[in-house]
Amino acid sequence: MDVKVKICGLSKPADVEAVAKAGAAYAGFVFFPKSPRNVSVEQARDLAVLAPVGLAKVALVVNPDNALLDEICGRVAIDILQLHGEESPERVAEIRSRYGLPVMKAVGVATAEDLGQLPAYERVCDQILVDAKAPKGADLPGGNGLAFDWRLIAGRRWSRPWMLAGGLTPDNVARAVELTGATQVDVSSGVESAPGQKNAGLIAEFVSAAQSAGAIPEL
Ligand SMILES: O=C(O)c1ccccc1NCC(=O)[C@H](O)[C@H](O)COP(=O)(O)O
Repeated sequence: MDVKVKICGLSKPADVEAVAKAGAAYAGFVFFPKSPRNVSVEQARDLAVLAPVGLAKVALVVNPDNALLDEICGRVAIDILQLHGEESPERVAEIRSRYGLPVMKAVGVATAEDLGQLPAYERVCDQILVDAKAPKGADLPGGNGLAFDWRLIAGRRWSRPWMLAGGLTPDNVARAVELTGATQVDVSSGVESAPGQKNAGLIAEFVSAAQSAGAIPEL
């Protein structure tokens, strides 16, 4: 199966190199000061230029104001904006129109009830990121290494491209893809040696495991 992989939370040149070498499709930069993966606009600018053609650069922001978006979009060679906060569908539409970039909206899922918000976002964004809902009181709205019950979305029909995230690892990603039918997956903690420390070996293992999902083993 042709599964596209996003590796999120890159903060060093070696991370970009590992992601490109592994064959991932997306590289994510986190702009959220409380995160161990946070990068400044200057760091992201320098990392983005290292990405080869074909590796899409994603800026992850949380309830951003226009000043932050102006700075990121004006100074970093970004291809996609990922909104990972409580942005309303109206705000998503406004950001999409103001910056002229594809927008991926993250939606946190813990129970079937959480799926109710999907259609409103599907109407206004380019892609949906279906992530595990962060626990109440968590410092981070994402990147917590938690999975949700994938059966909640198994067989769902989507009106937009979508990506599966939350607690994925090299060991479980193939099963997650097979169960949900995801053709795109996103990972952060599952390819780290410690919070914020990406591991090139795990990145390669993850991409290979995701891309081998659904493959018929050779006899
Ligand atoms: O990764 C972060 O530190 C982060 C901070 C603030 C908002 C979102 C964040 N990450 C979101 C991602 O895109 C992650 O890749 C996604 O939530 C999956 O994370 P993980 O379960 O750690 O693989």
